[in-house]
Amino acid sequence: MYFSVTLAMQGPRPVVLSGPSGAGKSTLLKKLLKEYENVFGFSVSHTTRQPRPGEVNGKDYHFVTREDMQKEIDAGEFIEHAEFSGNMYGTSKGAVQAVQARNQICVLDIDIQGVKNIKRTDLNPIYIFVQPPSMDILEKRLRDRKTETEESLLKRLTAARVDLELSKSRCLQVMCAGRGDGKEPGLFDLVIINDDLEKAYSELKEVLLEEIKKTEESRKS
Ligand SMILES: Nc1ncnc2c1ncn2[C@@H]1O[C@H](COP(=O)(O)OP(=O)(O)OP(=O)(O)O)[C@@H](O)[C@H]1O
Ligand SMILES: Nc1nc2c(ncn2[C@@H]2O[C@H](COP(=O)(O)O)[C@@H](O)[C@H]2O)c(=O)[nH]1
Repeated sequence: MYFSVTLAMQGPRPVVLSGPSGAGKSTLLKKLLKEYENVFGFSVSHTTRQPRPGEVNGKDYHFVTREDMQKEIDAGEFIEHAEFSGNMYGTSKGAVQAVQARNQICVLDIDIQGVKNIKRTDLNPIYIFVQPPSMDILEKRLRDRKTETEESLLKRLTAARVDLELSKSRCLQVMCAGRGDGKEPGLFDLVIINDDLEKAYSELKEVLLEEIKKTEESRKS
């Protein structure tokens, strides 16, 4: 099934960042939003999880109850939603429209289920998978972040193993698509291995350079 969310062709092409929890999506995104303050805009998701210290409602997430979120989903207000590690997460139409109204490149930080659901819409973003160098390093980064209980950490690591398995096969599809051998296009346009942060950030900027230039040019005219 294909859902038209009527968000296509309104301003620059959006960007989807996905990858296991702890891979470094928010870290890369924060660098991007800092360097290109007016060029990129973050799609503020809804979630039923509790805010972490320092997280701001309406900026990092819209923190909502399961009941309220379900009502909005039933009312057709969401482009995609998913259950992750015992909580609901979702991208509302309003979140994307708010960024597009500012003529900014809309960046979505979503899990793999979200990616699959976005693929069924007309949003047409650039899909980027952020991969940790290894499971051991991912676990260390998640533990050092000190945001998870032992239970939620284990759930996130289990989900990460599944994501990495999926991405392996889909990375191959990216390469096949690149060779133009007629195979189905891959799930992601780019896979970034976030080992050295500066190197990973350079790779991210490189793939987005064309959209950045276009957006900056359109500002001047
Ligand atoms: N290249 C890197 N080298 C070392 N540490 C890193 C690197 N990238 C990110 N980190 C650290 O790893 C932790 C996880 O990163 P981050 O919170 O950005 O991950 P995430 O993918 O956004 O996770 P989630 O999906 O749970 O929001 C953070 O403490 C961050 O500072
Ligand atoms: N499908 C969606 N996934 C989302 C959305 N917003 C965030 N996420 C993903 O959830 C996990 C956990 O995030 P955390 O902030 O609790 O660490 C992470 O993989 C995010 O990418 C969303 O709107 N839809």
